[in-house]
Amino acid sequence: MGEPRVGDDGTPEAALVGRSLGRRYRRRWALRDCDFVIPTGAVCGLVGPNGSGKSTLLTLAAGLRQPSEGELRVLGLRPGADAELRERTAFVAQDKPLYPRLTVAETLRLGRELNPRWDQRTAVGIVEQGRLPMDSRIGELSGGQRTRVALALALGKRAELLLLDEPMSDLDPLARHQLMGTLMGEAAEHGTTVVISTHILSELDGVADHLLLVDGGRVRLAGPTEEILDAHRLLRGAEGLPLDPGTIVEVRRTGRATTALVRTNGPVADGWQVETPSLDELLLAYLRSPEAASLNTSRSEVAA
Ligand SMILES: Nc1ncnc2c1ncn2[C@@H]1O[C@H](COP(=O)(O)OP(=O)(O)OP(=O)(O)O)[C@@H](O)[C@H]1O
Repeated sequence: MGEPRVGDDGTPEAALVGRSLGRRYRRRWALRDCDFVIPTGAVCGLVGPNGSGKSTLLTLAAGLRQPSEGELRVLGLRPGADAELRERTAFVAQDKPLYPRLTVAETLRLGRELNPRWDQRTAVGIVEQGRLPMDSRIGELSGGQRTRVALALALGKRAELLLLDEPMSDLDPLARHQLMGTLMGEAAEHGTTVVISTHILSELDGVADHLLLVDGGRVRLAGPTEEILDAHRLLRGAEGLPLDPGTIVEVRRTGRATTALVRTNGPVADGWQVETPSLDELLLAYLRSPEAASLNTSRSEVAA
């Protein structure tokens, strides 16, 4: 991760700030009462079940939709209202809209013409890594190949903030691994803030230094990954061992063994084998337990 920029008072500058943010489609709320802060330079994993509001949040941040209530600030500005933000952010939508009749080369040329900070070497490198012929038309590419071109455009733009909506979902495992590496390398080199939604939780391991878990349009987990992991323990033990009910996120019983995810970093009853959960274990436990209390450490992290 790049070093977060700091304000005059030494606190990290925020890339995204949501305050009581809500968005409704007709009468149904897709997001409601969302408070979160994502600092500049963070790589934030945006996770949640289907229909939980991830794409809605990203399209709000990209300025393609407006909040129905509350406020969203992106790099200190209001998306949609401030034209300058369009240059400073890049959005890769889930359906990766590109012009089907243009060739790959023409698509990159358009990127160069539209973006003053265009980085041709990075964009071409991403396309060549996938062995895409420059003269292929976009409409004749496979879904995964189009994704590669969309990511080449986004990274070529040299934006300060990348908003990526399930960018890796149709890539083969090698392409996913390569492109994630390229993405993280570029982000680290330039201090880019990345907000990346995914259903592949393992994709975030060792990559996402911040987390935003939304469920039913509400924020359930938000804050630095290390801090969130460190606030939990995974307990394994025999059935019947005591648990403080106030700390339980999830309890699972398999045969005579019990596994529990608890929100504590203090002492637990004797007999439990105590571990810090992996990111996968933590996120899955929260996704399986919609009634577990939310944890938001992001609000106090930066001066918003
Ligand atoms: N254009 C729209 N019109 C009406 N309702 C919408 C629209 N877009 C999204 N919704 C609703 O808003 C809610 C959140 O949808 P959203 O696409 O943000 O979820 P998501 O977390 O990105 O889901 P997925 O993981 O399936 O991509 C859903 O209930 C969805 O039906």
